[in-house]
Amino acid sequence: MKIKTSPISASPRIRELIPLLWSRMGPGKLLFVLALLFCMGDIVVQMLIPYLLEMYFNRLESGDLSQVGYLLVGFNVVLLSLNALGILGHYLKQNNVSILHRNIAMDLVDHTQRLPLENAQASHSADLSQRITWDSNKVTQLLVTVFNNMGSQMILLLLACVYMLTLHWQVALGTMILMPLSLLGSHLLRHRLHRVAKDAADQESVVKQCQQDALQGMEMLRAFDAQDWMTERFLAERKKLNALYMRRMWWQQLVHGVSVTSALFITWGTILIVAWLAVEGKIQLGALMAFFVLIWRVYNPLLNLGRLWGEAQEAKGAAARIAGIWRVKTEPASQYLEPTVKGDAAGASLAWINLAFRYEENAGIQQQQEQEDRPGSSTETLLSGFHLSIKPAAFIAIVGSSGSGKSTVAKLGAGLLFPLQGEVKICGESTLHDAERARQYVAYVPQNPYLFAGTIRDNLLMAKPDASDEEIIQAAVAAEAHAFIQALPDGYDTLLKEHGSSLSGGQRQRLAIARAILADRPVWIFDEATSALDLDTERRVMEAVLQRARKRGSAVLVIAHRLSTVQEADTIIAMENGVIMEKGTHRELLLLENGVYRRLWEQMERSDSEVAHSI
Ligand SMILES: Nc1ncnc2c1ncn2[C@@H]1O[C@H](COP(=O)(O)OP(=O)(O)OP(=O)(O)O)[C@@H](O)[C@H]1O
Repeated sequence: MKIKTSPISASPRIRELIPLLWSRMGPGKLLFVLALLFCMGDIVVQMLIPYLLEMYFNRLESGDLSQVGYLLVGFNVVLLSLNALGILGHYLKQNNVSILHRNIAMDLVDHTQRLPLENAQASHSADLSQRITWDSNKVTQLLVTVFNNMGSQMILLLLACVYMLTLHWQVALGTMILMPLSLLGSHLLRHRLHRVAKDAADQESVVKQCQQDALQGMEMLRAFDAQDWMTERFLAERKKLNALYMRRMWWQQLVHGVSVTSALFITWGTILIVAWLAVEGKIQLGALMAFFVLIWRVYNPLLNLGRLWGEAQEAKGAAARIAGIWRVKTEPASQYLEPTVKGDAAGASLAWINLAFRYEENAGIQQQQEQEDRPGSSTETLLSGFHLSIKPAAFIAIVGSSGSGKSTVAKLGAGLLFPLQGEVKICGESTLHDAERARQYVAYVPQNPYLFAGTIRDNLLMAKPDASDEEIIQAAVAAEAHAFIQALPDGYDTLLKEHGSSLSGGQRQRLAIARAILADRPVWIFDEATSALDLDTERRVMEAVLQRARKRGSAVLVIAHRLSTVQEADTIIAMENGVIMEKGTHRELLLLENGVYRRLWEQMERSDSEVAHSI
């Protein structure tokens, strides 16, 4: 069994992040290094300036200005060449950073798609999207911050220090010792800044969730006249975010202020000492001028390094949020299995073998992250010792009151959830062994199927990308969808609005059934898949599905509240509180006194007759 594990610790440090980013850059590493070198041309310019000044003023002092003109021309030529290289460097750097960001985002999207459904669905999609786009970008920029920005500032600092040492080593040494000390205070404050920055990033996610709910829940909000309720919720979260922004800004200013004040104090002190040395005749005029420039070449990089270190800390916060995704283990997968047989040892197409299952209380990414060091809490066990198998070509139905666990059984059978104990075998393939492979044998249709952005054809082809037009039409005809699709202005090429909102609930369900028919898998699971269809259409769709299934030997599992849907099933299972209470045909179950099925049937008949009387 191969489970993709996390490549990152919960609170990654910068020294852990750099190799991780580097390994994901792809083949452009050499170009990136070259780009950084090109971008560092600015350092040469910055160091040439004090050199030229020193030379100019020394010659001025000695009255010899020959060759100064050549020097200035030479300087400008170097400047122009380095600028050109700099432009090329920035282009190459940006290109590589974009590739790196794309790779990381792709890795995260891929990982998210392979997370156990329980974890992925328990997290808000806005939070996941914030982590995948915004946080991954911040982390990607870390490579530029460290190698380009911090790297160039360090080199500049180092060169300036060496230059100053050649001019007057005692003053240079004093400056070199005092300057870093001046940053100590601000460094101590940075931890607070880091914490506030992380809180702000988490709150940004909450605000995004609110925004997304306001947009996606628009219909419900209007139906309940609850726009004001939503606006107030949004406002409350936004106020919290603003407060965090203000706190972050305050800490940033404080950290910056402390650094600037102490560094300036030392800078001006050094300038005074050097000026005094010049007055005393202990250093030349050129050296004084060079010192004046060089001291800023120490001051600025040191301040910049402080600021950049702060940015790197913020990137660490973003990395922790990304780590939240990466650290949740993906579904079991293995590429090295023997070709599978179609059926388990007992010849079943689908089998739940003595399994136990319960939902985790805090399955979301955020909660998982917060609970990492604490034992997770779980809800009550929903299924225990659950055992059921479906033979090829059999039609099995599950009925039961709401919350009895029918959909959970269906999702376990479709390989979307994983048992705590026992196992689920789809055509002999255990979902615990290789979920992706096991799922290839299942066509699953939920009550509210998801339709993707694109045309109706795209949505059908998703199930079988190489299907011919004829196959598509056959599947749509069987699902009673062909007629309404043809009536649309662009037929199968009609573009669907978001989530297929331009279609009725029944039309969406028929499209999803057509998709399942097109996939033509050995196991079909319909979870309330026809609940929005009228009785006649439902009967015709189910007849077509069963006819195909019998011809192909496919097993069919149907979950339905409307008992007329399942009356013809070979076996009906009645469930209550996660337990199989009864098993048999429609006739057999109706004979059971006080039986679950009989009770449900009588309820249905009662409500039907009440409706008939009221008309
Ligand atoms: N993702 C989840 N996280 C936690 N608990 C869940 C989750 N999904 C379902 N449950 C709980 O599991 C129990 C069984 O739910 P399930 O959806 O399987 O029932 P059902 O019989 O299909 O109900 P219905 O007929 O209303 O669809 C319920 O108590 C439900 O609250």
